[in-house]
Amino acid sequence: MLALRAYEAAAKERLPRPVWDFFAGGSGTESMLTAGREALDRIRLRPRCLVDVSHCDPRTELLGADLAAPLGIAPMAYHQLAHPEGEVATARAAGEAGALFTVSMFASRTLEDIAAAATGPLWLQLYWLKRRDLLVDLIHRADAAGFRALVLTVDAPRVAFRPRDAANGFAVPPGIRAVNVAHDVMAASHSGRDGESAIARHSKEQFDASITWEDLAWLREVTSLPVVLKGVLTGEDAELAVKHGVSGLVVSNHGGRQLDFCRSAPDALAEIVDAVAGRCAVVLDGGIRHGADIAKALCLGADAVMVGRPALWGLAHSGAEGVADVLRLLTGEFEEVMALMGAPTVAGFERSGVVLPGCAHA
Ligand SMILES: Cc1cc2nc3c(=O)[nH]c(=O)nc-3n(C[C@H](O)[C@H](O)[C@H](O)COP(=O)(O)O)c2cc1C
Ligand SMILES: CC(C)CC(=O)C(=O)O
Repeated sequence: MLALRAYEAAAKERLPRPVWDFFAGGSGTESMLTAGREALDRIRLRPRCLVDVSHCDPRTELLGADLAAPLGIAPMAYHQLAHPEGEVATARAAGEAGALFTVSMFASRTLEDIAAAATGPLWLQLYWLKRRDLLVDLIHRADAAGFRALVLTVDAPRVAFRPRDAANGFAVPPGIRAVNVAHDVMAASHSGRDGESAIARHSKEQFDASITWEDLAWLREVTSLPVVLKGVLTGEDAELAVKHGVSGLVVSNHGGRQLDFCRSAPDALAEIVDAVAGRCAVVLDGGIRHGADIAKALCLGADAVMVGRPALWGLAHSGAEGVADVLRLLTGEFEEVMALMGAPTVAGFERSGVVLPGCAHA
C-alpha cells in the first residue's frame, strides 16, 4: 500500500454496501464531500530552498501530549463496523504511530478496554445528550481511564439527512452497540420509519438541541479535563469559545456529513486562527489525505490535523496494522514535504508557506 487511496479501494471492496455508504456518505446533496478536498487542492505550497533539512523532525505537542507528528484520528462512531476489534485496534495503532486518538461517545468498545490498549493520548468526543446524568457518567469514566480532553461536537444538534443512509434504511447491525451509553439512549438496530436512518432518528430523540454557550459552564463544572469544541467554522464562534474558556477548537465540517453548502474547513481555518490568536489550540479535520495537507494546515496556523475515514479504511483492510500503516504513510509523506519545503521543524511552517486562491501572487 503506497498511498491512502489504495486503502480506500480495498475497504470499499471488503465492506458491506450499507456500511461503506455510511462511512463514505455525506449530507443533503453531498456537495461538501468534495468541497473540503477542493479547498485543500487549491492551496499551493511555497517552498524555500537552501535550508538545512538533513534532519527533519515532525514531532510536536498538543494540549500537553507528545505526538510523533501533528496528526490524530477524528472521532468516528462504531469502529466495529470496520473490524471486530473496533476501537481497541485503532487505539493500539494510534499508540504505535504516536498519534492522538479521539474516541467517539458512540464507540463500540468500552472506554476502559480502549484505554487499556492505548499507549498514546486519548480524547473523548461527546454529543450533548438530553440525559445529562449519562454525560456525567461518561466524563467521570473517561477521566478515571486516563483520557486527556473532552471534545464537544457542536455542529450536530441533530444528525443531518444523509441520503445514502436513508435509501439503505441504515441501522447499526445487531451485535454492534454504542456500549458506553445506556441501552435506552442507544440508536436502535432497526431503521423504523421510511426515509430516515436509525442514527438520524436517534439523534432527534436524544441530542439536546437547546444548548447554548451558557451551558458550557455546566460542562466545565463537572470536569477539570480540558474542553475542545469540534465543528467551529467562524471567527465569531472562535472568539466566543475562547471567552468561554475552551482549550481547543477543531475546525471541521464533519467530513461533509452535516450542513450542506457550507464553507469548507480549510477555507475557514485562517480566519479562526487569527481570531484565536494563540489563546487555544486549533486542529483541522476533513479531507486530509496526504502529508502535504498537514503542511498546508500548519502553514495556515493549525497545530495539528485529524483524519477520519482513512483510519476506517485501514481498519477494514487489516485491523490495527492497517490503521498504523495509514498513519505511517501520512507521517512519512509529511516528513518528505518538510524536507522539500525547507521546513525541518513543525514550527517552521508559516503563512508565507502557502499561496491562497485569489492572492496577488497566486
Ligand atoms: C463513519 C463516520 C462516523 C463519524 N462519527 C462521528 C462521531 O461520532 N462524532 C463526531 O464528532 N464526528 C464524527 N464523524 C466526523 C469525523 O469526526 C470527522 O469530522 C470527519 O470524518 C473528517 O473528515 P474525513 O473523514 O474526510 O477525514 C464521523 C465521520 C464518519 C465518516
Ligand atoms: C452516530 C453518529 C451520530 C455519528 C456521526 O457523527 C456521524 O455519523 O457523522
